[in-house]
Amino acid sequence: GKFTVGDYLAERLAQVGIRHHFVVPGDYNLILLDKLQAHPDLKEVGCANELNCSLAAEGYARANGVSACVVTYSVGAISAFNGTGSAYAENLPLILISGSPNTNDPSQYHILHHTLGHPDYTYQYEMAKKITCCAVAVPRAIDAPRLIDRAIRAAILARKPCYIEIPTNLAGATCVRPGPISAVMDPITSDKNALEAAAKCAAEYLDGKLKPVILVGPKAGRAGAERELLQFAEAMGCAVALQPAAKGMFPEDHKQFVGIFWGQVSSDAADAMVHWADAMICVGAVFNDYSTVGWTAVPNIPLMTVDMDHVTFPGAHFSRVRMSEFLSHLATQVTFNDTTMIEYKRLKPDPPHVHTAEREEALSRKEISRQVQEMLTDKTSLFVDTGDSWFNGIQLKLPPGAKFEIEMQWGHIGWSIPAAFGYALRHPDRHTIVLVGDGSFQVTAQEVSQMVRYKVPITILLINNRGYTIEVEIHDGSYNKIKNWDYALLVQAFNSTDGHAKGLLANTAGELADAIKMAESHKEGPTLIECTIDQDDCSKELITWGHYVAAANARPPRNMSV
Ligand SMILES: C/C(NCc1cnc(C)nc1N)=C(/S)[C@H](O)COP(=O)(O)OP(=O)(O)O
Ligand SMILES: [Mg+2]
Repeated sequence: GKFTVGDYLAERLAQVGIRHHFVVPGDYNLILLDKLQAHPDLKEVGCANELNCSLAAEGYARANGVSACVVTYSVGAISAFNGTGSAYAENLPLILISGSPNTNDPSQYHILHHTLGHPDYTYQYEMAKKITCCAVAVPRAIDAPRLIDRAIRAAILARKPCYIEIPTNLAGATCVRPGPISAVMDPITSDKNALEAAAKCAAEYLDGKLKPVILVGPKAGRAGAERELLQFAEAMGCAVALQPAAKGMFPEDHKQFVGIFWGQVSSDAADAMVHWADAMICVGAVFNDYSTVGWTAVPNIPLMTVDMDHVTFPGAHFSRVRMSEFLSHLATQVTFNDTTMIEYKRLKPDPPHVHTAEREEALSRKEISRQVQEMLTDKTSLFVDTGDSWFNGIQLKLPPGAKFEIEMQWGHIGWSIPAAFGYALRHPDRHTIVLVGDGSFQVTAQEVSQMVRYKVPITILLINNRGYTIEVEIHDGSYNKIKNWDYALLVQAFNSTDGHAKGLLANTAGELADAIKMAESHKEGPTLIECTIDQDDCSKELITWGHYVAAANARPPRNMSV
């Protein structure tokens, strides 16, 4: 049959490497969904709602590099804006696609369902511009190739989401076939002169320094520069510290790894090494209020900053220098310097004694962490949701090959359930494990039913401490209480007649050990283990961190009267 706008979009999604697209149907996108479904390389994945759909696409982009979320106009898209915001904050190319009203309606001033009730339908496109790096609304079939290619290319280059709006009566309209995909995907390589000038500047910056430290941030992974980072670090021979959101982007068993730098809640010797350094090379680092512990942990020496497409020094800036190309170039220029590793041996704290609870002991946060630590293998992908799970997860030691996913910039509670689902569809070869609090779980619990439907064997450790404990530590109030659910029973409800999820309850150390064993052998669907702990049983790191973040939130307004 004829080649249509929907076919054009389907072909482009497949050509950039998408194999699953996440959808919630609606009458503005049904024709489009038919066209996407017709593409042999695309598998349609239904989600329970558009918030979860967009968060599943966010998680898929972590595994696949790029993802697609397809929703209906306004009632769908506005919920999907939340996962799109996460993709923006987390530097992930999520392609948000929304159906939209028939092109004849605006000029007829029609009031349409799902809209705000007035005939101006441009509000969604205007809103989408704010949370994506490129937003396009296709006005005619003839414009589709140019606009679809522009949006997808922008997202891939910027590692940010884009928005594509397709009217319901254009998805099936005739369209030309796409040209070579290299026009959409090929990266913008470094400008040679800028790269060499930046390398020269790096040599000057490092000249005479005795105590360099590399600080890795989350954009190092998003820029796809992990291999080149390792090359550069090994050429430098110096200490490597990771920001919490970068955990998993440099091997923790590496002799140069000195821990997670997170101010007073750092791990290992990271805090001491960062304060000892006389030169710091930040690679993809993000200094926000959470990663700097309420601005109490900001490095106070002149920095060399390597970002996704530019490099800065005290007194110099170089545009169009790609992170991966710059790091691999530097690796050929620098000489080995092992002073920092000698210092690290001196500063390295003794490993803490880890108590193994008796089987009948009531479950504690520490015992959960100890048992999760034992679960980790080279095949593990560990998701940690916003809450004390961040702190418990950050303190775990990742074995070689283990992956770690955290959403520290956007911080949407419940993100981990749909995101782990999306991720696991792309990585059936990995063991996806989720650490999530009870409050977070209640936000997106429906997506466990999609894990049942698509038989995705994710292990969910639900830490039930009866409420919003992280909030309690920042600022307590009645609003931090929540209605308790029977989480193990809820998951049974998702099975109905054809599901295979397991819902288990662990009140003691022994019950958790048994539940983990069952989870590890359960492959036909998810296993949710509700771990009950005392509501005040939270990490000391959370309490310290919460105090400083609350203090930062409480800074008085500058005196506006003068
Ligand atoms: C309510 C909120 N943050 C505010 C918030 C509210 N709404 C969204 C979507 N995201 C957010 N981070 C947070 S961190 C809760 O303590 C999470 O509770 P829970 O999942 O139970 O984890 P802990 O008990 O370990 O804190
Ligand atoms: Mg909780």
